[in-house]
Amino acid sequence: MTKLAIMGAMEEEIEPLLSHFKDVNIVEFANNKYYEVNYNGLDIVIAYSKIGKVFASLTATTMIEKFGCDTLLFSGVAGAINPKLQIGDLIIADKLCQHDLDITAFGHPNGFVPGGSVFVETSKELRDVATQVANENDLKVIVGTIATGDQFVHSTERKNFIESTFKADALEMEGASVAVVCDALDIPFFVLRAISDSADMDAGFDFDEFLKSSAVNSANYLIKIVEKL
Ligand SMILES: CCCCCCN(CO)Cc1c[nH]c2c(N)ncnc12
Repeated sequence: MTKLAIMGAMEEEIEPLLSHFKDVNIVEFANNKYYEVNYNGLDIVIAYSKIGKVFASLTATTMIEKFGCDTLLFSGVAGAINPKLQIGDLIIADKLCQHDLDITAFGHPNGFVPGGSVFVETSKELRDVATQVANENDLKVIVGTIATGDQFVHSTERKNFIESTFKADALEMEGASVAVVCDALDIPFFVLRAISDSADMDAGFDFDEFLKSSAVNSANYLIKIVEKL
């Protein structure tokens, strides 16, 4: 029986999801709250990790190892790199990388450490469900590469580095760490983001203005995907 983990980084990314469920049981653990619900016979654990790769790794590992989740879906917002991505647009990750992981001093490529890989792929099965839902609901969704790093990117210089180095379509601060955890624990996972800004000098203002509406875009799509699982 599937037990689903639904994760975000910020309360604003999870709140639109939680509002769909009643009878929520709250479990406090490791300085965080885990919300347990049952939806259409599906056991689901929902949490927001707090921002960044470390918090996201802790939450993803906890949802799998402590709560026994066997599938993990991530919903949130991201900065756009691909110019086709406008604010509010949806991107599903087919693979993710860590743009701030750097031991190039030893001749390794950006995003690589021994025993790891530059890119980690998401579940094709979950992506197929998502694209079917997008088609049924006439949703425009891009499938692409998401780059993750422990920094809010707000400069075209850093954005251009990430684009040229990883050919990434969008960027954020948690997805690739969830990918490494799920890959290591052999858990199918899926990362969905809605664009809140363009990771340029206006990113801070755009993020503040569009976080809530973009988080709702992502959450509404994710709920439709959950209903297909
Ligand atoms: C209080 C400020 C919290 C910022 C958290 C942003 N999330 C991180 O996952 C997504 C995101 C949206 N736009 C971004 C950008 N330009 N750079 C990095 N990450 C992002």
